[in-house]
Amino acid sequence: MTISTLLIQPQDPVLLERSWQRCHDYGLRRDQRSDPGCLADTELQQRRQQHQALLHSLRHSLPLFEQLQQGRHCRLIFADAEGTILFTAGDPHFGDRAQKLALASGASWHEQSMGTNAIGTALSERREVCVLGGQHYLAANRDISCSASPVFGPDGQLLGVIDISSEAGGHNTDMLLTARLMALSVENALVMNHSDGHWLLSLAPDAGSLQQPWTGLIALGEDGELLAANRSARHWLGELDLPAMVRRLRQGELTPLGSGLALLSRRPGRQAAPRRAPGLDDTALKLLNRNIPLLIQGETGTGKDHLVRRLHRQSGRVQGPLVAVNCGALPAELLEAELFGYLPGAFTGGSRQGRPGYIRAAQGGILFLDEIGELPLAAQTRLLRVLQEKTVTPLGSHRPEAVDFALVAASHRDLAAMVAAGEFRQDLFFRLNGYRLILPPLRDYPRAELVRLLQDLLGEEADERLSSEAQEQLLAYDWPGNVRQLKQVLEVADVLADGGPIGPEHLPDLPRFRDEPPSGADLKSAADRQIREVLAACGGNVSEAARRLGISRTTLYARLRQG
Ligand SMILES: Nc1ncnc2c1ncn2[C@@H]1O[C@H](COP(=O)(O)OP(=O)(O)OP(=O)(O)O)[C@@H](O)[C@H]1O
Repeated sequence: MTISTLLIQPQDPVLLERSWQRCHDYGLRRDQRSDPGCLADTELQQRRQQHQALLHSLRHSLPLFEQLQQGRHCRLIFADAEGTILFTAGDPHFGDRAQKLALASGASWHEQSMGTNAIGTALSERREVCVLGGQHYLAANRDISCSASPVFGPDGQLLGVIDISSEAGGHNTDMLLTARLMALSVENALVMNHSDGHWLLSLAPDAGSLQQPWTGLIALGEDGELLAANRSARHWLGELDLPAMVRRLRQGELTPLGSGLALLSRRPGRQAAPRRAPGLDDTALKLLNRNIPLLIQGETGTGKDHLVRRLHRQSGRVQGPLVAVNCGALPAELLEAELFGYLPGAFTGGSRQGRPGYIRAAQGGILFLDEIGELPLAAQTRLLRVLQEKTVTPLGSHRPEAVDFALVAASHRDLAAMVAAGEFRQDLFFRLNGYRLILPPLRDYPRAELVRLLQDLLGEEADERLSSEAQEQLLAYDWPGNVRQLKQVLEVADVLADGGPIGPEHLPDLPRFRDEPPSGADLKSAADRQIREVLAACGGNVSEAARRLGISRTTLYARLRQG
């Protein structure tokens, strides 16, 4: 086995030719308007939420971009697998007004609508692409040049691309290299997240390359089961006996492997699988592995999506895709086309090439239907047929196609009550409800479990990080936004405490929601109480208290006089 750095791929000379041919086949005209559209805010937020971990690591990698491209007029972009821009950074003054809008969050650079361009073409080709000025298919895009590198998830799925765009004449070959390094470092961070509390196997040609972005990284469970792997490591997976390596390699010791070196290490469990309800995952996993549908119910933020991702990583279907569909976010008129797919020309406005649909995309993996309670009755009927017959018939076709996937559905609504009210098909409810898991809201957690969750979220040094006063405040709160809200509060506190111990003064405001809107008097007394608490926390230092409250000293004095 040869362990090398397989990352440098010279651009295939016919790659752009292929892309131009595709644009021609899509029916694009070279003189047509460039229209990147713009996603509605709510959908943009949802997509960002889906890529939360990736965007988090991207922000951490920004210094790399800043150092390598310092002073250049260029923009760093992350676009998801649909070509929609979710994140931008870099020179805000680059480009004219139209270019600024086209390269802003929410714009879509899919090849089918925008012609040959680095984002869309890298997605179509699943490889790095550099498109300079006139190489763009649409003449309207010729004033920019761009280089993009695809980003693959820990399961090998294409998550999107990292792109660097500049004015046509201001592009540099090292921009592609920067995009590649950013993509690799984000991919590695995602694998590292999976390896927290588990084994991490690093593979490199020599000792000096062990901590480079191109090092092969594999996260492994207790007995060597594959949890995640980065792009470099995927090349070698077929040749490695992972369980044997976990048994034989000595922890922390460099061991020759093929033409390179392997290093097995144990990662601290900052985000180890939560110890809460230990039986829950095991039972769900066993059932999922036997293709029994799971129905997860719980209020918003209780961790339904988190649980499904954990189950996928541990399931026998880890090599297959996890296709998560938010049934509430799909526009009603496109819902069936998106779920069941359609043939070319099946309906006006559809893509010329047709679409496989989410159900067929889940082939060999897990289909996760989130917010299933939002599915209209007509789609419920068709879904039931798919589940009964294990076949799907795309719109415009009469030929059913066999499908194989494990099904997980989730809802924050009470589906049984919806069945009673005639809003949800009873037969579909029984189909989905092979086994029901209920995730309780945080306010119903016993104290010891909430403490354990805090420890899971804060990592190993939780006891040193969280003062007992701060912990008591967190335990006393009712967490209407559940784990999502708790996680956010801890993230804010972590930043405010600057890596030091988290005290009550670092906790953001924890709003109390009540059934009745608070009266003016209630609001005033709550505000007065907050002022007194902050002032006490600052030892009576008015300037510091005013800074923390975000008001001027004069206003603070006035409020104290009125109070
Ligand atoms: N057990 C857990 N350990 C660590 N983080 C968790 C856990 N459960 C949930 N989270 C985090 O809390 C946030 C909300 O979780 P998730 O999106 O899974 O909730 P949900 O129930 O699917 O919410 P919604 O119904 O609004 O879609 C995410 O950032 C997730 O990573």
